[in-house]
Amino acid sequence: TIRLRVVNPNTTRAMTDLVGRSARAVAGPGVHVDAVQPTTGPASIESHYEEALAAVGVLEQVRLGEADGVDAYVVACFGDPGLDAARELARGPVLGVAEAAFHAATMVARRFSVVTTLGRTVGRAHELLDRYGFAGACAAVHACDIPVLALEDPASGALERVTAACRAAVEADDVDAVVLGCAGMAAFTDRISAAVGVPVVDGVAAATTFATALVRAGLRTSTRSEYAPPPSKPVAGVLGGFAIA
Ligand SMILES: NC(=O)NC1=NC(=O)NC1=O
Repeated sequence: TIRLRVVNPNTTRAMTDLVGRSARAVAGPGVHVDAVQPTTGPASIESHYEEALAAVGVLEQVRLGEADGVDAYVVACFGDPGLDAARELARGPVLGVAEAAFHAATMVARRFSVVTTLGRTVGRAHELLDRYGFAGACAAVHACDIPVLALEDPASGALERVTAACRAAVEADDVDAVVLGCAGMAAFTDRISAAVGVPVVDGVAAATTFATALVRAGLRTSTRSEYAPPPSKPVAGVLGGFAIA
């Protein structure tokens, strides 16, 4: 059995449960999914400040996973917080949901657009598109201006508003797929795809699919240079527990 740990980097249990369901929906037999969240950190991540705080929580959960024999990890937040640092700690593959979603979108469509939460997170999405090499395939990143924690609130009309933003993106950008720019939108995926008539990519499902595929292919994070374990060094103060022995 492949042991997959899906890390919700924020501390909202409802979102941890949501990403766990989304991963289990595609994981299939032979894959055990653990959905976890940090013991400390922001309730949601929609700013650079919250992303920096959440990265520590991702590392906390990856350290625990390594002690537990976890085979692969998904960082289930669209900013992919702590992804590179997590790769220095993990034996197996670590995938971010933005990274995986971009790859999946280009496997089913020539070009895609992203629909994300707050406008202030659009720049981060562009950074990740550049980092992963998909800037040329992504026509635009649109914000629907719904706060992350409002996505789960039926009164927010989030499904309708995200659907409308996806439909508008397909028409305005002339793209053939849409990437949902927040793990909190995962439950909307099938309904939006049916309504808009194009593949809609949920990064949690994509990352789960690719992470387990990598494990089956015998591929693990390289330890030669950039992702080698961090050097041993004192760590002062409240983060002292993170010191590498
Ligand atoms: N673009 C986003 O707002 N992403 C996210 N914030 C969270 O707290 N989880 C996400 O997926």
